[in-house]
Amino acid sequence: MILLDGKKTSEAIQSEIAAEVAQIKAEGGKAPHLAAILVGNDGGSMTYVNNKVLACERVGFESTLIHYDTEVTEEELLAKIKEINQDDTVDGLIVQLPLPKHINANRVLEVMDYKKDVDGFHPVNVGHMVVGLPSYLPATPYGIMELLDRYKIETKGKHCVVVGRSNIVGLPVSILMSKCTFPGDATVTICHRHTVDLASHTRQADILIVAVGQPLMIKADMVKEGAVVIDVGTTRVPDATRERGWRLRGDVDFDNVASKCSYITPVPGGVGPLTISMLLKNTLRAAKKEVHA
Ligand SMILES: Nc1nc2c(c(=O)[nH]1)N[C@@H](CN(C=O)c1ccc(C(=O)N[C@@H](CCC(=O)O)C(=O)O)cc1)CN2
Ligand SMILES: [Mg+2]
Repeated sequence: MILLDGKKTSEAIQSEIAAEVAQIKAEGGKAPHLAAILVGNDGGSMTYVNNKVLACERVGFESTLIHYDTEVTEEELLAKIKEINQDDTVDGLIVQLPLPKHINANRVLEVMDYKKDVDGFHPVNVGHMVVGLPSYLPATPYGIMELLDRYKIETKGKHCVVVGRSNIVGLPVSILMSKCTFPGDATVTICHRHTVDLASHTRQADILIVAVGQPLMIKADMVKEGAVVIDVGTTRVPDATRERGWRLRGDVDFDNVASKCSYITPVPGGVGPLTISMLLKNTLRAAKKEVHA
């Protein structure tokens, strides 16, 4: 069994980005600039956004964090997004998800200038991804593809089973895995809450990607011997033995599943860290106008 080391891979990607930024600056260019909007005080979201800002500093990007109370109105949020759309000093913009219930997330994503949508959630970028036009790929699926690529894991003709159909992970990764790219060219099955006999599907997977947010739901008897297992779940579960009172749990019962796998991602230290590095990569591509002219 080989552990897919997301932390190490993420550090390598960030070093590559930092070197490119240093080169841009040395040639008199300006640093890529990411703006991040956070609404509310959810512990996980605050950690992720703070880590994004710190990662920007590490690779030499500019960053701007805009933090609103949970009560911010949709109008106020949309007005800020429109202001950033017009701000030529900002290359990339993200709105941390999830948003409070009173805000329509689809409206928020649609108002964003798709050329600055470095999360790849705007319908224009999603559409471009589906038909193979230049687009920003959502950071987590992009990170999964990068891991498969860097570990040279064969995907062509393999059966890839994706559990979860969210717009952030399950849906885009299933599209990317089915396309005629490397990694890709897989036969893809998408499973979700209405799938009958989930285990009968997961057991057929050469590559199993799980992104549902249900701690430890994938047990050893649901995984084929020799499978590649990618665990996207990062749920905080109460744990009195930890100083902070919780620990992270993936969707996969790692302790019992790992010995059956050819490759597996740990939680933490698997897909999560790559999410941040691929966001940086998209921001660099935005600054270089590599995706949309
Ligand atoms: N606007 C967005 N919102 C959300 C996205 C996104 O890509 N864009 N993805 C997730 C959350 N997310 C980034 O935003 C994210 C999740 C997990 C990690 C990560 O590094 N996890 C670590 C553990 C970190 C911890 O201790 O909590 C790991 O798995 O090792 C980074 C980013 C939903 N929202
Ligand atoms: Mg909502």
